[in-house]
Amino acid sequence: MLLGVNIDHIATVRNARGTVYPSPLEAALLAETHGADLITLHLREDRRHIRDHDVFAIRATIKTRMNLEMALTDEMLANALEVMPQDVCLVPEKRTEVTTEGGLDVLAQQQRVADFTHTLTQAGIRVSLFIDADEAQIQAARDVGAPVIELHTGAYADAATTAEQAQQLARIEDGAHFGSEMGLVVNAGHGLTIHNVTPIAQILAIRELNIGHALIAQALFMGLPEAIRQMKQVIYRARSLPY
Ligand SMILES: CC(=O)[C@@H](O)[C@H](O)COP(=O)(O)O
Ligand SMILES: NCC(=O)COP(=O)(O)O
Repeated sequence: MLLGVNIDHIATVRNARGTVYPSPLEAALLAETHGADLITLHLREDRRHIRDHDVFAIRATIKTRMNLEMALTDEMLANALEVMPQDVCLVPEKRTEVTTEGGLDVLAQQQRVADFTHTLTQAGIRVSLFIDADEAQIQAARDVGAPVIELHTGAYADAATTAEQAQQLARIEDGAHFGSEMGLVVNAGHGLTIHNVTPIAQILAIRELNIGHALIAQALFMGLPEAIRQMKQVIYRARSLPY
């Protein structure tokens, strides 16, 4: 199972004072030196954390793979075609949201998603769609030509009761198997922590987890290398692999 480290919130700390530190580029390099299989970052329309210069600098420097998260806008499409990340993950964005609230509604905008997917794919960028674990959305993702889906694990992570968390876990597991059987690469992410990641990591149909906020929070106390080491150890142990 691969771990994508999302470094958005390194930039949150930096932007709090308008300094150049902490550097998202430095964090990305440290992360991949210490076990990140890829670097994920979300260039939001409001640039509340990651800024355009971060994206270009990190794309030019990292040795692993960039997974650029972006909204379905012409501005972000043009940006992606200039940056040329290995992967683009299309995510929904609402200006007022604290964080990504739900998955991309592919069904409601199938032609637009198909057009974005075609343009990015033609340019050589692999497209992932950040969607809820809903069979209709997974089917729509396949229909628009996306080779990858990332299942939104936010409802699982935020579940108020054990029963609800079990229900959300079952939904993600079913969605992962449905997508995988359809030939899609299935990833997952959002709200995952060292305390809730194990059941998600145990879903063998899931290839990659993208984890950011909780991992960066851990890094504040133990450093980024140790936070990544701990997260990877939990993920590997979930699959009974040595780490
Ligand atoms: C798409 C997703 O779940 C996250 O990767 C996204 O980056 C969340 O946005 P914030 O990092 O701004 O919370
Ligand atoms: N796509 C999920 C991601 O990149 C990180 O989400 P989070 O761990 O910051 O909630």
